[in-house]
Amino acid sequence: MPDTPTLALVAHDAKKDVMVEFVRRHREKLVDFDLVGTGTTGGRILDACPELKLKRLKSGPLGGDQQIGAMICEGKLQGLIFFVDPLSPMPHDVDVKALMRLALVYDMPMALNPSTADILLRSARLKGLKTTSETPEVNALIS
Ligand SMILES: O=C(CO)COP(=O)(O)O
Repeated sequence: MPDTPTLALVAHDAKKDVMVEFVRRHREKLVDFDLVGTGTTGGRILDACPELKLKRLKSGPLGGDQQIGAMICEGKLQGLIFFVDPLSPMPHDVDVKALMRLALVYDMPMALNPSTADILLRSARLKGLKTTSETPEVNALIS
């Protein structure tokens, strides 16, 4: 577990305003994290809260979701907040599913809506424990 936990923030277009509102509401807590975000989401967050330490990755449809998936399997992420749009078809739906699948494989704390993200940010789980998996072979890889 690194000294400063890393949290990934991602939002689909219809949920970007929701993400900005969420980040504004939690900005005092989020300064304690190293943040990564997909390109457009990250840009919106930094416009709203420039004091946050956020690294922008590629935009989701251009590989940003997969970059976050890679961080999960390399043990470089402690939590994922992903505000998914459940009402629109996505050209990169396979990437979205792949990211969620890896979050499940590695038992990554993952919040898909603001209500759960509020709970996640209050949780000691995000800060105190390293990620585990139900699969012993996966645990061996990330331990
Ligand atoms: O599409 C996304 C996640 O699947 C988010 O990507 P952007 O933040 O670049 O819009």
